[in-house]
Amino acid sequence: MNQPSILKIPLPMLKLIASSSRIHRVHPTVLRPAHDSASPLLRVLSSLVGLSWRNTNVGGRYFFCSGSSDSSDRVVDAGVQAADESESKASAIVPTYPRPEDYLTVLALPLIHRPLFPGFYMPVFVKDPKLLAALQESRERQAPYAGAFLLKDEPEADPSAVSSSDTDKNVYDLKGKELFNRLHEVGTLAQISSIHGDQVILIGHRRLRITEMVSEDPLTVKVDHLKDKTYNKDDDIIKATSFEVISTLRDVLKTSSLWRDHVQTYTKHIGDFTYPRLADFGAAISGANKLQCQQVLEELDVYKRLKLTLELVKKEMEISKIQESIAKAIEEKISGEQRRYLLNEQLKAIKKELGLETDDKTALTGKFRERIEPKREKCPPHILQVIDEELAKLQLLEASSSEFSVTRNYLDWLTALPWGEYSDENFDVTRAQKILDEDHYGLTDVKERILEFIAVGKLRGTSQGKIICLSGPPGVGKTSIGRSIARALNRKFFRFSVGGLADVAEIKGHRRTYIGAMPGKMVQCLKNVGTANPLVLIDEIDKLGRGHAGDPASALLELLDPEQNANFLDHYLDVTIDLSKVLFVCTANVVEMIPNPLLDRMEVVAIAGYITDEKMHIARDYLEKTTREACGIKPKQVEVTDAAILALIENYCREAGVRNLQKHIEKIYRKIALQLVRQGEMIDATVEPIKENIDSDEFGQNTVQNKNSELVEGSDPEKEGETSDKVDKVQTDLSSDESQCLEVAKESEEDKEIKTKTIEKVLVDESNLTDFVGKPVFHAERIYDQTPVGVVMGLAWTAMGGSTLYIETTLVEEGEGKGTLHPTGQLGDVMKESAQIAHTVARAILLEKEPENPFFANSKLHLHVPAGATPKDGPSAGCTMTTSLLSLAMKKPVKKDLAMTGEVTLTGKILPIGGVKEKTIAARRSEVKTIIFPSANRRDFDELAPNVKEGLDVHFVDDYMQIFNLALGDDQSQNIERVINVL
Ligand SMILES: Nc1ncnc2c1ncn2[C@@H]1O[C@H](COP(=O)(O)OP(=O)(O)OP(=O)(O)O)[C@@H](O)[C@H]1O
Repeated sequence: MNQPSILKIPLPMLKLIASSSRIHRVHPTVLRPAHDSASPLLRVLSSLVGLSWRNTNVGGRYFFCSGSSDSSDRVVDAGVQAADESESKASAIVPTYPRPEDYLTVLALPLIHRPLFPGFYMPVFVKDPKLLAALQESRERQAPYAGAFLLKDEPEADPSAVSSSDTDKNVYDLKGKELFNRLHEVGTLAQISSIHGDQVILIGHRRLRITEMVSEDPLTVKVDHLKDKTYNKDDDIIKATSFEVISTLRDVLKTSSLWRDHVQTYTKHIGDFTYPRLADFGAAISGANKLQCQQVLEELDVYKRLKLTLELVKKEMEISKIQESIAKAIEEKISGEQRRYLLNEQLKAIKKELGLETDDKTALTGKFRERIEPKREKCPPHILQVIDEELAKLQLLEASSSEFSVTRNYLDWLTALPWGEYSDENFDVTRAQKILDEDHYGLTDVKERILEFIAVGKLRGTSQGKIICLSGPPGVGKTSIGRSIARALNRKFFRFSVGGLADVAEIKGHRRTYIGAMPGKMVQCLKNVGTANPLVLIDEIDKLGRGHAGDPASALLELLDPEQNANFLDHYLDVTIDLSKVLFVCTANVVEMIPNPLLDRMEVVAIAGYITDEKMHIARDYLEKTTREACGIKPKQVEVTDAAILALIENYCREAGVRNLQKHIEKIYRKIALQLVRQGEMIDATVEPIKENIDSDEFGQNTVQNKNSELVEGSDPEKEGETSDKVDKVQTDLSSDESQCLEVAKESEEDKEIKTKTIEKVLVDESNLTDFVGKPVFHAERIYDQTPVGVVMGLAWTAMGGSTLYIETTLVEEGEGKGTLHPTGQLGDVMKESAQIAHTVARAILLEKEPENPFFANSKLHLHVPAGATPKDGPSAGCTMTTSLLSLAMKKPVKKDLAMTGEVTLTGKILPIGGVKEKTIAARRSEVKTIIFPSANRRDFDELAPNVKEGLDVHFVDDYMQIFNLALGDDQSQNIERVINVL
């Protein structure tokens, strides 16, 4: 039909819907010009929303008419639809208003949830068959009206409680008087619009008040038709209140979609849009509870009713604000994530479009395949299988899942390892020897062992199967020789320290299931070096931690043992890897501290420490050279005399290694660098004027001399000497070659040369050594030139190398039967026992030598081992203690420059000791001439390098009496085996 459709949407509501639906403007052609007889309220509303309108009076109602419906305008279209529908159905129900006198007695219809407001429709369920039949009948009688009354709550019921279906059921059972008593007095005359089954659609018309009950079943009541109290339409307060209601409704509509639905539903049936109707409208669509709505219904004063409604809609406003803020907070959270997701997707799409990158998974898989492809031939099949499986798994996993990243990392490690990649091993012994000599001075025995190892490797074709352990005090070059071996063998070098390592996972890796899991050190090493046959230096193996989860020593065993490490299983990789081609070199300070099973598999190469002579060579040929280069100093700029180095070694760096020596040399060179720079700056200042003078005068030499004399005259008297020296130097340089000098002065490139030429050479001598390294920290270990009675020099071994130590015994008190020994000097249990043994042995020998001497029986003795602050232990001072006791007892000092070491038994046998080389070196440092060693250590001594043994008179003994004769005997050259090394 092309007839104008009827919009049953009042203008303010239309505007409200429009604004809440984000349509800011209703198409002007949709609404026709205003009709003259428009109600004043509609006028106001239309001017408020700024729209023209037309009303048409159908049966006393105002309807807005639209022109041809504009499909682009959603709101109006919806309205047209609604109007069309209701028009077709409602033609029968809208025609007239019921006259009050026709309905003084009505059927009472109980409403459970809300009262019915005039002008609104409400579907209700009528469960009472009699009532339903009566309603049906009255509809057929063309008197389709009944009274709809809200049911009161049961007296004891909580009004705020939500009624359950059970309660509803009870309510439906109410009949007659009981029902009558439960009904609110004020209700609504309701038109029965339609009946479908037990569902009855009611349209409210006007307010009623029950006066009395007429019949019980179905309940019929007598009613009064109520009218609103008269009010002044132009009253400002009423107007203002109604505008406030409208604007609040409008605000609520903006935010609450629920309300928009309410409005759309209710506005289909709303009638005259007057102030009382506005109040009813607000209350009807609000979410207020039934009693509040009933209050509005019962209120006949229009202003009061508007106020009540305003309260309800304001409350609704607050609720919708809360609802909005909750929704906003949740939306923000969700939309942030969504936004990121969308942006990521867009980025991916853009990259794909530009051909920059395929999507993540494909790119990753491609990357991993690319990595493994060249290694496929050499890679063990079980690894390839795992890689292929993992790659297939990666494709199936969601990129954002945690398992995806675990798999990705796993594949990253698996594909990055050097499967089957080996560096070509070099078994050229001559080349290896050259490299080892290049990097380290001396260490002949160590180098020899390494060359033997390489030679075996050459014959076997592989150097696997051996673990070398370099042991020795700190700073003797264990780590650096490890590096040299790698260079000599042409293997990659990787070092890791296991000092204090307590976690097995460091070696064997974490299981992949843990967050932040990493493979162990060996796998990291292989990835790092990129070859499967590196040289791995495991530092500080003697300081392995005890382990809180598993035993690190056992894990290391699995790693090092040639029998096991061909199938080393890292927890992270979870596939076996072949470490049999890796060459392991360990370092330790104290071999005894290495766990036995590990030590068992190692080939220990001891580096004992250096004697002064060796240190001199190391300092001169290695340390000085590298330090000088590191400091940027030219050899001609510096001279460090041999005496200075010797003083440095003897007074500052007496320990076994050379690390401290290296530090001191670095210190000296840093100071030299500073001096050179300072002098350079001073010479700059002197060269500039000279240069100017040369430029201006054709007789260069004279001018130089003039200028120089000026310079000397004008200089600071304190620095005069210093400056004149420099000037002399300048003069000599310049006058030696006049023409060259002139040229140099003109060319800026060569200016520098003048300056360097003029810089003095820094001389470091024994006399000025303290200027560079401060006062000596070491004083001579020898505290006695000739040891007094009761004092004997012993030889000790520590992790820092060998050292000499004195054992002193004095008499505290003499008296019959007072023979005791009190040892001090932080001695350990073994050493204390050793002192007791020495006491007994000395007593026995004295009894044999001087049977009359009751010294030990009657003397309270004190035996002390300086330095008291250093803890000492071990049995090797046994013979020294015995000698010290006997020296005191017999009042004879021991031979000059004699030192001894050896464990003594109760019967006077001398047992072997450790650290022969260190002890020999220490003895030489202390200028000892004669050493007594146990016979069992002869082999160790013989193996020492000739330069270590040089100039020493060494005696090997197996019985204490031999020592006695050597140290305290009259004829010290008895038939004792002697070795005199004179080279
Ligand atoms: N024989 C030598 N020739 C040349 N330089 C040496 C020699 N011995 C040691 N050095 C140098 O001494 C320094 C210290 O050596 P390194 O760090 O290898 O000692 P280390 O024995 O491993 O000590 P630590 O037990 O404390 O680890 C290095 O710079 C090394 O080059």
